[in-house]
Amino acid sequence: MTHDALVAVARAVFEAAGGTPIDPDYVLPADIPLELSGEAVRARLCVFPDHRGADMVMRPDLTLPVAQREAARREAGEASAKTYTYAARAFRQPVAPDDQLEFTQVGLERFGYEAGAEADAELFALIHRAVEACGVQPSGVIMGDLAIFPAFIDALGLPGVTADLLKRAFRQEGGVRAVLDAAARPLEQEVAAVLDAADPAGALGELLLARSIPLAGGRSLAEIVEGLQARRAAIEAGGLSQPARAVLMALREVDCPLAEAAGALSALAEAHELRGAGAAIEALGARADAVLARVPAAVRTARFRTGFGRRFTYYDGFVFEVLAPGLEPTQPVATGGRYDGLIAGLANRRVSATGVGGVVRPDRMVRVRKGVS
Ligand SMILES: N[C@@H](Cc1c[nH]c[nH+]1)C(=O)O
Repeated sequence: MTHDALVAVARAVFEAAGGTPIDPDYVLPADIPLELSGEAVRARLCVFPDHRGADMVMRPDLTLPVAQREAARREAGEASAKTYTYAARAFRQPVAPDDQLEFTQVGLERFGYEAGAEADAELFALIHRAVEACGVQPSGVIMGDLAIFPAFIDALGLPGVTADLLKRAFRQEGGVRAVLDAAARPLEQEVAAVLDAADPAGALGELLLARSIPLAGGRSLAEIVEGLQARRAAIEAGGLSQPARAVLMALREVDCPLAEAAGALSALAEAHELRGAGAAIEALGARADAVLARVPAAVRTARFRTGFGRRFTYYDGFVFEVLAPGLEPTQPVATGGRYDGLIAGLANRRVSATGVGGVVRPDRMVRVRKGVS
């Protein structure tokens, strides 16, 4: 099958699920995509100045512009639940030489339906069905749940600044490790002096220049200063106790078959007497059961990783990626997840609605079908 034939097959699966076709704006003001992309995607955004000098971005995915349309619809007084489907172009700098900068995502977004295990499993099953309908047998499925780490942090009863620092760090690759390392030693004197300067961002810029350290990861000086300030506050609040460190290290390492995830996390919580994480673990267990009931093949392919899921920071619950034979782990053929806070965030809290969705990548599936690596 050609690329366009796969697009049509996937699209038919989603349209049969009751989605309204949509093709939102291609070009967006850069601020919101920059804020909502994890570091990995942020570095791959296609940003350019428009005729007035304002930073614009080619849409890096469809979730964001579709959610913006939905937020506007709700602000105009419409409150009904709604499903959208699309077969539309998105733009990102390629992760691998065989990927294209411009590619088609065929996907589905659902707003305003009851959130829970069944809704997550139903969405995942649809995406999985679309992959199979395209003639691709997934070689692996990685699942995460962005509610688990914060639930453990809350259960640990850490000081507020430390808890916030860790939750933010979790959103960055290697962030928790860095906080754990950093919390054990005081801030360097020069760094402390930067934070005490009248213009900390300016002082940081000078320090980096003096030490020939380039700005990496797409974070601004102001954001780095904010992180350092939070780190200092956390150190002043007493750092991290040895038992708390042990829990977080063990939590980061949970990587097991989906069916075993809730059991592994419960055992960890019990070993450290953390009762507060129970509700989040139960929700994960219920979702795992619902997913495995709807997609029996996932018993063999699906794994759960606590640390998984930082491509976009709009996700706040279930997240997944579907992998296929011959492609790199950085090249999933399908991705998706839950983002219940996105509509409220885009609408400045004037309206809110649950959200969940996913996409398939026909360009990559064509290569899998050809057996090309
Ligand atoms: N927009 C996400 C996939 C997704 C759709 N809906 C929710 N998640 C991506 O490009 O990876």
